[in-house]
Amino acid sequence: MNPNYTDSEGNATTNKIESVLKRLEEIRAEEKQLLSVLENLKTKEKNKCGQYKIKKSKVLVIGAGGLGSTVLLYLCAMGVGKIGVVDFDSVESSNLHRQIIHKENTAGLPKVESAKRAMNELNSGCEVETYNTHLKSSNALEIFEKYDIVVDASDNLPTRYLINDACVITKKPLVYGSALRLDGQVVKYNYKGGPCYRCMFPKPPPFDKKASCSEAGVLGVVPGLIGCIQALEVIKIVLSADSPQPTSSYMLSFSTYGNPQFRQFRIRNRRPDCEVCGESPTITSLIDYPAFCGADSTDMAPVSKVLEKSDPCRISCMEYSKVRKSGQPHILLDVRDTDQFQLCSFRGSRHIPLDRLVSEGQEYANGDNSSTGKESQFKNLVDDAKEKNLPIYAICRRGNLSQSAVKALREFANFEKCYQIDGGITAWNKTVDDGFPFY
Ligand SMILES: Nc1ncnc2c1ncn2[C@@H]1O[C@H](COP(=O)(O)OP(=O)(O)OP(=O)(O)O)[C@@H](O)[C@H]1O
Ligand SMILES: [Zn+2]
Repeated sequence: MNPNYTDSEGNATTNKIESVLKRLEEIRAEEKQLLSVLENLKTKEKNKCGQYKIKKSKVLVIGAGGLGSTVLLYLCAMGVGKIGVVDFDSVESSNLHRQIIHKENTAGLPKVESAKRAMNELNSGCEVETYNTHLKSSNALEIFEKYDIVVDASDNLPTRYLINDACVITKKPLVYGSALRLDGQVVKYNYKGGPCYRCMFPKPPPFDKKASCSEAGVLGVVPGLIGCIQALEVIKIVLSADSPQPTSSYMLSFSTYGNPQFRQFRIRNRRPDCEVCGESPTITSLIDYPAFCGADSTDMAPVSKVLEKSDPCRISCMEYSKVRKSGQPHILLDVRDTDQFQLCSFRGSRHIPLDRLVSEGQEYANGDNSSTGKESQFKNLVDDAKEKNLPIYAICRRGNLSQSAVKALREFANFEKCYQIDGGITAWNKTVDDGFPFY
């Protein structure tokens, strides 16, 4: 620039040009700053947008059975960015009435693979990571670390305590669900200062065969409903990540024949002396959960201990079908609960729910028939069988309760001509008559 140029009034132009150029540079810097502020604002807005939060979320679902099927389908359909699925089991066609993520053509596949196929077809934008394995103390923490929220869609106590403790240790909220027979529940545990599962149930109840899904059964649509609510709670957690701590925690309970069908109960606050989430926890790493619960982590666990496998009274469905075909007179004793018996039963079978059989059996053994005031069905059964010299064949859903029925007949009435049909109506459906209604 030539400093000798002047404008019409004789002022030096060089200085003017330089100052204009300087201002231009300042304006450019300001513009850059403003653009970056704008960009930040846009990102903040985007982060506030629900769908974006859902897309960024990572959810782990334990169990791809009845509850897991609906949870997985809805979370995937709603656009959760990453979903982990843990299950060690394979698809059986008898699962399909309630495990709706699986199909006839995926029977035999690992459940996690079958679930992944369905999820990929539904929303290819959702990343699905599968764990075809038993969730155990040795692998849980490593898996949990990769996710923001954990869903318990399992079906047994050791797994439920394991999931709870792993959530407390890794600081993940837990959306718990359970469905049995005609009822179900959903609770958020370890969420924003609320209680954990152990705060509610510090010690596991004694194993109850009747309270296991495989024995008690579940009406297909119930886990569907409960799974939907679990998915909803997951989405609520994702969307309200920045909201303040809730003042109380609740359990949502569903009962098919309830009035009302849905109820909400306030549950206790975090227990200061809770062994895992309390003020001085004694459980700071994962423990041996099957030992803690006295059951292994399948919901069939300690069953075969009622009668030895080699006990001659245990017969297969095929053997019992020969008895039926031969026309041999006998009594078929169905010991399932009444609601299950009403769903389907063998024509001519005699129904005494196991609870009643055992309590009346005890009275029979004690020579006391007065406490209930009712006619003793146990006594009638034994009298009929003895009088007409008829063997008794006991049946239930999976072959668990019927073992206890045989034990009761032996112990309380010294009745030895009784048999237990292994695998119950589930095995009957699979091995003898697939037209027999199954639930
Ligand atoms: N510790 C565990 N690790 C991995 N998967 C588990 C664990 N515990 C339970 N599950 C899975 O959780 C699911 C529970 O679902 P659900 O009870 O509907 O299925 P199910 O066991 O096939 O049913 P049923 O007992 O009537 O045959 C099952 O698929 C089971 O394999
Ligand atoms: Zn606790």
